[in-house]
Amino acid sequence: MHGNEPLLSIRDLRVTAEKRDLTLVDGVSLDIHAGERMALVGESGSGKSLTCMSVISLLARGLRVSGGEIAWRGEDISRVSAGRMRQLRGREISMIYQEPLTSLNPVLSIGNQLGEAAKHVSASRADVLSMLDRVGFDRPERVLRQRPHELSGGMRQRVMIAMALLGRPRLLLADEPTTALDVTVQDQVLKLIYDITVETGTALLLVSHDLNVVRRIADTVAVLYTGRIAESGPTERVLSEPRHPYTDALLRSVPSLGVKADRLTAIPGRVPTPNEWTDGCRFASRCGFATATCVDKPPFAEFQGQASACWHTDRLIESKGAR
Ligand SMILES: Nc1ncnc2c1ncn2[C@@H]1O[C@H](COP(=O)(O)OP(=O)(O)OP(=O)(O)O)[C@@H](O)[C@H]1O
Repeated sequence: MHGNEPLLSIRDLRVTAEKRDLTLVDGVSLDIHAGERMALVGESGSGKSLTCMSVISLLARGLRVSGGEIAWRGEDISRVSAGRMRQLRGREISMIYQEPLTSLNPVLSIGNQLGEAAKHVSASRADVLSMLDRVGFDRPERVLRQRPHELSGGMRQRVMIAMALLGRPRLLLADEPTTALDVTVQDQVLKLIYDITVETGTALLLVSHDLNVVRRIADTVAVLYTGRIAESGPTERVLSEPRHPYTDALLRSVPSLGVKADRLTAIPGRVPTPNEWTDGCRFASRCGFATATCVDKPPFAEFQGQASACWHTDRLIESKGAR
């Protein structure tokens, strides 16, 4: 479906909080090809945001990429200079965030801010207007004069999408882009992100905890747990035939993915915090399939493009047959 050479190739990414020498992302590997839409899912704290932030060199102070490689079209950008990253940002890789208000300056007009962004990527005023039209503004000229607080949350996120795509980047990173929006608006903004990335052939790395959204939008999915990938592969396969008990448990904890509301099961226990992480399987304490073997780190096993790190995939599949 996609070309062979990935746009983005992350290998064994490690992110560490320096002061406490705490590993927060612990060996994440993934590839995104041109035009591919990939979702990162997993419970809070699994390292989804940090993985995204690493790609665009926006880790918070005190955090650093302490291992692995992030190759962008063959160039290692994991420790790239600020100057080089500025060249890439907007033109090659763009990002939209949960809360557009934090990325927009409240005292400047939208026109002012889009103008700055346009300058950075050498886009014209006509490009800005046509992009605003594309993201759903009936009167683009008018929105240019407005300030962020005069717009609704959904409209602000549309502005951010326009800004992110002005430079026609090859990859859009979207970290829970609709979390801060009203439920009714969430769907519209997600549909816009989907349509516009399909139209322009922009690859997407979408952080989400909503499996229903992932199923609608993403070609491929990587399920993160405690800083590691538990399972990854084509969305349809991973979500219909999970090969990791964590994915299976996640699926059984959300409504309307073939599970009736009265059969939902919360995942028992809680996610271990980074200072509790062991080298072995970190899901073992919550997993119905765990045995003594799970104290050893489970290797990745691949099956028809689906990779999972579990010692007991066979038993999981057997149990599903019996269910
Ligand atoms: N600046 C920081 N300093 C120390 N620890 C941090 C920092 N930022 C994040 N962490 C920790 O790193 C881990 C991964 O965080 P991350 O934000 O990537 O998770 P996430 O999967 O995106 O979760 P969420 O869905 O809550 O956004 C968490 O345990 C978090 O507490």
